[in-house]
Amino acid sequence: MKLSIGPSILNSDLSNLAKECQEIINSGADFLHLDVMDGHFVPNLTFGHPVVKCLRTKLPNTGFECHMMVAHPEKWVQPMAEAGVNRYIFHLEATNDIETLVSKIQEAGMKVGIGIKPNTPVDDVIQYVDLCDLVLIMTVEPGFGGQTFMQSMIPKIKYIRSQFPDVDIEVDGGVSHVNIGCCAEAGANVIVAGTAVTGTTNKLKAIRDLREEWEKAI
Ligand SMILES: O=C(CO)[C@H](O)[C@H](O)COP(=O)(O)O
Repeated sequence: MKLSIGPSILNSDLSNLAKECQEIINSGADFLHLDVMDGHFVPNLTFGHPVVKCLRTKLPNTGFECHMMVAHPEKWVQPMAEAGVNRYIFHLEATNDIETLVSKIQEAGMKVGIGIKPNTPVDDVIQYVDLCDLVLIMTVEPGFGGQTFMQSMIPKIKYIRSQFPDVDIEVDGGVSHVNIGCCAEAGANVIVAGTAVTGTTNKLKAIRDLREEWEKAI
């Protein structure tokens, strides 16, 4: 299993986004996790494809993953692909036609991720895992950074890993050097950490600590 760390820039200084992102990448991140919120699917607003497009011009070689916390994920596939997104993660709870959405994302040239909120049973996603490159297990209620990690989500990760040895399993929400070990043991290999990275002055150390704790645990 290969570890990949993608800090979330949700709680970073958004008025200095390109600089913040560059610093995160220079500190050893593997990619950037961009949280897109529409005020409908979640009770918060962030940014959309115009911001992502501007960011792409400043960071031409960085992997961009968009976590679409939006009510109509199908609407933003093409604009996000044109803005330079590499992986498009939608929420299972936001669409009734997952197969069509997955095809649309793939046709637009992006990798596909499917996410589930904490109250969604893991069984709901199992039938779609084979269609996707990545499954995202939310370990906080989506909408805000800086919340407490929900340990009770760990069995979902374990179950998916037991059924799908090769799929990328991402964990997002309250992840830090304290709890990344249990995520690793359960089978998560793609780690999103927001506050744990952007909330510290030493991002290099924060990312190195995450990597060390993950490696210790597997
Ligand atoms: O999707 C998210 C919130 O909906 C964020 O990516 C996530 O919460 C990261 O921030 P933190 O590590 O501070 O929890």
